[in-house]
Amino acid sequence: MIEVERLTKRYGPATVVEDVSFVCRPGTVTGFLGPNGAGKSTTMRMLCGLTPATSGTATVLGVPFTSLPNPGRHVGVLLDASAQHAGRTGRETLALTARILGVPAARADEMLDTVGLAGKAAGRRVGDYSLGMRQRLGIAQALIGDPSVLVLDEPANGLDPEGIYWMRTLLRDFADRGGAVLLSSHLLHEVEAVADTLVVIAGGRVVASGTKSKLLAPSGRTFVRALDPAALYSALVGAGLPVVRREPPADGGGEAFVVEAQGEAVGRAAAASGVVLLELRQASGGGLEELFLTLTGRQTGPATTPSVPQEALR
Ligand SMILES: Nc1ncnc2c1ncn2[C@@H]1O[C@H](COP(=O)(O)OP(=O)(O)OP(=O)(O)O)[C@@H](O)[C@H]1O
Repeated sequence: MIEVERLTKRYGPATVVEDVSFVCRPGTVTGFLGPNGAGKSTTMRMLCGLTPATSGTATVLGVPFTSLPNPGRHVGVLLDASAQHAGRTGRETLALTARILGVPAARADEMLDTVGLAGKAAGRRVGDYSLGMRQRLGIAQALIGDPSVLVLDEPANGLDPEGIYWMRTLLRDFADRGGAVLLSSHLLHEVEAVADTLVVIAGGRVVASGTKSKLLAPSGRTFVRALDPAALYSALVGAGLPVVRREPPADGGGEAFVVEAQGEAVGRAAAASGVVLLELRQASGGGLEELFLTLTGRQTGPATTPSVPQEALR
């Protein structure tokens, strides 16, 4: 269990994490999402006692991380895969971690096997590893002490699609066996497949949080594209169906519309006007997808906060 309560970090006049609260429960994967510079790493560093908080508290298994006896036996942490000693081999790195944590040396080979670094890769120097291999080694290091909590900062960076799929399966299994996972990413779709709960941070503040099913619930809107966009638009307006967004032409087709109505009503309005439809489907995502587009597409820095009604997303 991870409990973060009103955590705040200031560097001089800049507040980079402000009043952040969330809980990560056993048996769940919590996706900690936000664009670059949102404050994810700073929050995780405060959680692990590496950066002192200006105010607020963070506990793991009921106590501050730094109060845990032999923390690596309780919490597996991967904050920076590039921070490993470049001159040691993968096997040496894990053997050393096993000794420090007081777990059997055999755990090192077991973990190398688990993360797909057994054989030749285990004998190579970490300095010669790709980023993806270093992430795998970092995950092995996090798991070697058989912890019940995992704190992983952007572990999918550098992993290929097969590696991302492998990691998701590993984290899901870990949570299904009762573990708590806090997983950060700047990509919604990267954590969407594995997380049960999402905490979205931007400009240092939590802008949305809750279960994935609630946050990503279908919007009740319909995406529609026709051979003749102008005729479709007239048909929709004529039927009193609100067009909430226009989508630019794609794949040689015309402009499309997102309509605040169910597909059947949209289809009927088009049919009544003799409009030929090319596409008719539920509009993707709900508020979170929109929020993420705002955060990642139309914002450049951490200082701005999205103009999305936050309470609507909680
Ligand atoms: N030691 C520091 N001194 C001053 N500012 C800092 C320090 N560390 C981080 N920051 C600032 O805090 C903000 C949040 O950074 P942080 O690394 O926590 O974001 P992030 O969400 O992890 O981003 P990314 O996805 O790029 O890793 C950034 O604007 C960053 O420049």
